[in-house]
Amino acid sequence: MIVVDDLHKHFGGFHAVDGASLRIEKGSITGLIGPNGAGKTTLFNVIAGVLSPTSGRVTMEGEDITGLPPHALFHKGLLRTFQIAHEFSSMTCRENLMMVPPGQSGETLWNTWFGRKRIADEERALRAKADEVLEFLTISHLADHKAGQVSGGQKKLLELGRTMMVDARIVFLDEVGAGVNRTLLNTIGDAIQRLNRERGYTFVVIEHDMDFIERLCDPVICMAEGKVLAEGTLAEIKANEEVIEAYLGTGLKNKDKLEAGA
Ligand SMILES: Nc1ncnc2c1ncn2[C@@H]1O[C@H](COP(=O)(O)OP(=O)(O)OP(=O)(O)O)[C@@H](O)[C@H]1O
Repeated sequence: MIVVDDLHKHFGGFHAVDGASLRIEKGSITGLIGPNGAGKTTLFNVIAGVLSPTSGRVTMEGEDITGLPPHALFHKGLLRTFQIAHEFSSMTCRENLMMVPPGQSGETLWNTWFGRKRIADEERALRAKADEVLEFLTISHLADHKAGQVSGGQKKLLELGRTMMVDARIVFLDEVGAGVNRTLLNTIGDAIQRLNRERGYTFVVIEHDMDFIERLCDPVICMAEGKVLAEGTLAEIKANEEVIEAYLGTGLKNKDKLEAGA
């Protein structure tokens, strides 16, 4: 579905992504792992249009999407989750979800004056959709809570929920598990699995928690020093000599991550 071909992203003389090539199959939950500084987030940001590549090509179902800005990719159903922006933290969880879909009639002055009924209808539909998303994520009880006041894990669920307000086809998740307790991490994992199975979402997941990767992801792609080192099941990746070397080369802390998945 998505093909990344010989992608480079340089910051001055530093090659954060250094000729990465990979495929993300439609319908998969693909894991992206690698030691700190491997270039995973930079790769994500280039694919998702947040950063423009130095060179290389990204295609989505054969269409060249290299360097397209996030809003153009958004319309194609390719989304990257973002932390809830500071300015939205005083809005409720439900309002945060209702903000997402573009092209609401209420955006134009004409409609504000002459299309009140249409706006009211849209708002009702949006509210119902937001409530459905909150229920799917098992956080209906947080609908009227301010987004800035819910826990870190609940915020991650809300970020995932934002992708459900539009017709997402492929979602990039960067470290959804960071700082999240086990119970909530399981809820996030369940939501990802259900979105994948029941709604056909494709996911690409950057994560250091190997239990999480093992439970959800097949295949797993391992990056190091801006390149793709190996691809396979997590068991295959863990047994790969080059992968072990790469984790060892960046210190014991990383090696422990590969083995224990903390
Ligand atoms: N805007 C930037 N300017 C300069 N260097 C950058 C920039 N963004 C990232 N880098 C560097 O590129 C390298 C890759 O960073 P990146 O965040 O992509 O790695 P990562 O694999 O996601 O790491 P981690 O697992 O620690 O999040 C790092 O050495 C980082 O310091």
